[in-house]
Amino acid sequence: MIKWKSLSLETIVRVFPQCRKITTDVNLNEKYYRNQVLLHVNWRIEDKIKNSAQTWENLYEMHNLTEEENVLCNFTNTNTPNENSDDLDNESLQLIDEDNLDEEFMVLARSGPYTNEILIPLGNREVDLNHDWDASSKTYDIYIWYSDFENFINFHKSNDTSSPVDSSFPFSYVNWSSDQAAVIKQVSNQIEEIKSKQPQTCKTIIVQGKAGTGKSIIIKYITTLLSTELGSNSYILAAPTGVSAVLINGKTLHSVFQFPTLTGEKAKNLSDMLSDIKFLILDEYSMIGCKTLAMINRRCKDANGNTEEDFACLNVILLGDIKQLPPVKDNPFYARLCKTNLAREGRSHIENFHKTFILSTCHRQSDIDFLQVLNKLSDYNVSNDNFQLLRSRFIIEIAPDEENKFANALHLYSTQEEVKMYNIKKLSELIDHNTGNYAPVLKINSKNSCSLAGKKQEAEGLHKEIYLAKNCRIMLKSNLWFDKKLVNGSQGKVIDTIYNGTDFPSVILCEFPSILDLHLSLIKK
Ligand SMILES: Nc1ncnc2c1ncn2[C@@H]1O[C@H](COP(=O)(O)OP(=O)(O)OP(=O)(O)O)[C@@H](O)[C@H]1O
Repeated sequence: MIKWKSLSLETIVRVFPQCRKITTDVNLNEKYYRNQVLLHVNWRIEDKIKNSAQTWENLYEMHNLTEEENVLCNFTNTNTPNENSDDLDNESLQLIDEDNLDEEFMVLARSGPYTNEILIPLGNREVDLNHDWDASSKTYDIYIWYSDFENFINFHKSNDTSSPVDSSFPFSYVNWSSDQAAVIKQVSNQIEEIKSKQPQTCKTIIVQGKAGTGKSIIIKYITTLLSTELGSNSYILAAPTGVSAVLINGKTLHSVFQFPTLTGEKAKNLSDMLSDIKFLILDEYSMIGCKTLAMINRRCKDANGNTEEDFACLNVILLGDIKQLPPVKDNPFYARLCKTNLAREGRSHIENFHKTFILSTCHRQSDIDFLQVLNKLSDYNVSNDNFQLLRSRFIIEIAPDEENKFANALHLYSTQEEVKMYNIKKLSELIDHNTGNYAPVLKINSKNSCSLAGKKQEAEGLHKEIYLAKNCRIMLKSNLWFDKKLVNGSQGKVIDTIYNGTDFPSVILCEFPSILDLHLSLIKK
């Protein structure tokens, strides 16, 4: 039986049962070596750090733990319980020269499984320092006016006449599931009622479905239907974030409704635009909060003067999965406590929605076991079997071949620091295919490194230094040009860094798949 006991003073971690090094008993020695290895070597699963042919003694020696042992004995601030105390362990620790001591946290940090020390001084390696960073500037000498680069996006944006909407979607392969068919039938009825000017009983619907249940394809179908039946200006398709809006060929809620303030010319433009609108289709509704919904309602009412009905008579379709990401700085629709009037107003609108459709057939995931785990996860109901299945997918559990498949996958981390570490690791592994060596990496130090510069509001979360290399992947952090899919989250790569006689690169040329044609036209010029 395990008994927890809280010690009167802070102390360092120890392993029980305690084993001392007893030279006459090999088995006891093995226990001691095992304890030391588990204490000082990074590990997750015991079977993985030792194969059956090895002894713990082998491992102990392999990891040079004799030294670690001494280091651990060097803690001056280790709490050694006094003899009368029943705080366990009467082994006295040797104290030696205090000046040469490592701090406790340093030793423990080195022992943790997540140590991700950067051993390579990126940007200062020989390959980085010997690279002629000025060389590529000559290629771009034809651009005497560097403002050509600076104005690249704005120039093309103002001259763009292409339509961002892909209306030629092949629906013939789609075999609608019964829950999808019910949504389509509902919307078709609403369209018929509008066309025949019949009074509508159901105008506001929620389509709730987990990932892969076919919400995006329904949106495509409905918008195609609306374009054909009521005209391409008969609906607004929007989502709360840039990436989610791009995925459905829609707009962001903020760009449509111009939150937070709307006056003068802009108010008139919105009012004009809404005058033809019959349907408001909003995706990823888990990220739309009560306050935002209330503001959408107010905008609709302000625009067409109908203050009686919710959303001023518009048909509203919310799609998404309420269990996915919640709204930022807003109350989710399921919030029990809404503190502001605006939030309470929004919650009453959502409560008045006429119908909810639940999509339950997943069309994306064919692995039934995995699908079941995903469903259980979303219901907070994971069984031990589910957990074991997930555990079998830990990176250390899968074969190297399979692990390699994820080498270029997008990784998610919970802190900026971890993101930075991972990016630095990837950059330091990047190969220059012309030379077969590591690709030269450029380290650019910020001119100002005061703490405010790092804060989002002051300088967009600027880092003290950034590292770049040709062909390194990059991700946009703001919405530059919506119709060309240059939005927060879009991924591209660095093509070149151009100096113009300055310490800092004047231009960083980047390529994004969605504007490849524009990139080429600039180079030809
Ligand atoms: N009835 C169907 N028949 C065949 N394929 C379908 C059907 N419905 C959806 N799909 C396909 O299943 C995949 C997932 O659909 P879709 O992207 O529309 O799901 P979603 O609910 O929007 O997912 P997410 O929430 O992750 O965006 C797509 O490849 C889509 O083409």
